[in-house]
Amino acid sequence: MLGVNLLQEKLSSPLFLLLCALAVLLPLLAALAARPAFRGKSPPLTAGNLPFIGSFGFFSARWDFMRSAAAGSSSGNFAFHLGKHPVVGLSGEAGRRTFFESSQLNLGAGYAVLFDSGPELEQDSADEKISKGFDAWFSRNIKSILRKERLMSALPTIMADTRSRLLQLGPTGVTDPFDSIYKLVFLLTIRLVACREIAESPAQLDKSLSLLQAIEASSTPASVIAPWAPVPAKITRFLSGAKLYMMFKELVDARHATGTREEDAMQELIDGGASTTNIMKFVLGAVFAAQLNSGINIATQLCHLGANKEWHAKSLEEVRAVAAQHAPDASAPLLEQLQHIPPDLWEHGFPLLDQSLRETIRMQLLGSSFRRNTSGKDVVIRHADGTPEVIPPGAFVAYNIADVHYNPRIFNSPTTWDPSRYDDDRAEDKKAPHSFVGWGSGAHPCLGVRMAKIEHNIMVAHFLAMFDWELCAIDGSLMDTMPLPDLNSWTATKPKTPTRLRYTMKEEVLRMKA
Ligand code: HEM
Repeated sequence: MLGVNLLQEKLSSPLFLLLCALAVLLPLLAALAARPAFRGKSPPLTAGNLPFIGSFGFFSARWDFMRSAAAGSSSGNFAFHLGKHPVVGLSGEAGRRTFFESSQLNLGAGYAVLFDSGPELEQDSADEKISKGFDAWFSRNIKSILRKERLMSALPTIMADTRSRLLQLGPTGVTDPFDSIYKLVFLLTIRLVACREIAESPAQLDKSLSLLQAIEASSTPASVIAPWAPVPAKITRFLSGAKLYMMFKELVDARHATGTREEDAMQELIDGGASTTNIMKFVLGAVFAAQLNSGINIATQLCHLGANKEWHAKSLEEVRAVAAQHAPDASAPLLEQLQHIPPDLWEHGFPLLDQSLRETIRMQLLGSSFRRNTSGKDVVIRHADGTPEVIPPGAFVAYNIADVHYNPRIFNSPTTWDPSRYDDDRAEDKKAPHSFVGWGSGAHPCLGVRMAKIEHNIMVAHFLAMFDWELCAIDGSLMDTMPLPDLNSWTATKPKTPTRLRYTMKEEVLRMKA
């Protein structure tokens, strides 16, 4: 009896309970802390690579972290962890050539885990076969849906949408382009890569935009470091994804039930036998790729033109000249003349608009691009002097766009918006391999470039034809330059300092309306 009491006393002693807790916790912590080591010819590990977390600077101030890690490595390349994930950071020309040219580095598998603000595509795998399955299906379909004749036949609708939304701005006022123009881009994007029902229902359009924005905002350090943890952002993403799924399911079911057919992307996917889940994944993937970039860039472009009188005048002149060549009545309002521009020219007919969009993208494409070495072998980093350095199998790869787009040895005064840098006699974007990567480069050119250029040219030409405008601050005071974006941002982003466009509708447009 005495023995049993003694045993009970020992079992409930604080020391014994502490030892039991440690026996359970220590192996758990060891399992969580275990992560693949970088060995052999991998680039050197950065300082501050903490247990469990890895390099938190990648999340808190991305460009500062990448820049200082590159400066601390003799090759410019470096290794670090994000949670359990081993990552190689690349920089400089050898880094760029490896990143953009290597067919052993997989784009989808990199973004699926490290970008983590897009839709979940079930790709957390270093296995090439698994991670390439959805990518290949997605690429095939996006190429088909964005084929030239389809985009050309959508032009009248896109132009009518643009005209009617811009007319709604009214004769004079102040607008936040990161709201009004961003939403117009969203409407055009939904028209081109999703379905008519959402594009034509203001309530559904608003709802889908807010669900997509909730998914976009749900990317947090925790979702990359500990993807298994049920943090609030993860729950928000799950619920927003579920609501979007239901929205698409109802639309697909209604088409099946009523036999209704539409001339849109969703119909092509249904006809191709895609499941509702894959239709939703496709639309989300396409909308993310399109909206994040086009929405921000077109709004920013109008801000630059509102501040830069020289390029505003040049752009208007170009639009007038192109329209005058094709309009039957040269005295008609410019807005009217735009309707006669041949479809093909909306893609390639505006070299100056193209040049200024290129410059806006150079400054706005922020954060890192990602890849993953899914080849199962070392990927050799292409140093010109033969320095032996490799990206090990399974490792992720990050390249920060500012490394080239804000490099003063390639782009003169890189923080100045200066579209003339692409004039033939300067051609700064051709100084070194992959100097301009704003439309992707090498193995992964942007698959939406045609759609993006058409959307951009139509919107900017209509804005030029309909309004005079200037860039101003939120208090209405004029701004003579667009503030520099936050270079530590993870993606193209709205400016930190709010900007507005103060506009007046042109007399000739007001007369057309009357
Ligand atoms: C101004 C607008 C746009 C910009 C600046 C832009 C930029 C880019 C860049 C830089 C890449 C390469 C990413 C990398 O190498 O990691 C890329 C790839 C891609 N873009 Fe765009 N993009 C734009 C619009 C669009 C649109 C409208 C779509 C389609 C709806 C689209 C679809 C894609 C796709 C699917 C890829 C991946 C290509 C691949 O897997 O190889 N983009 N884009």
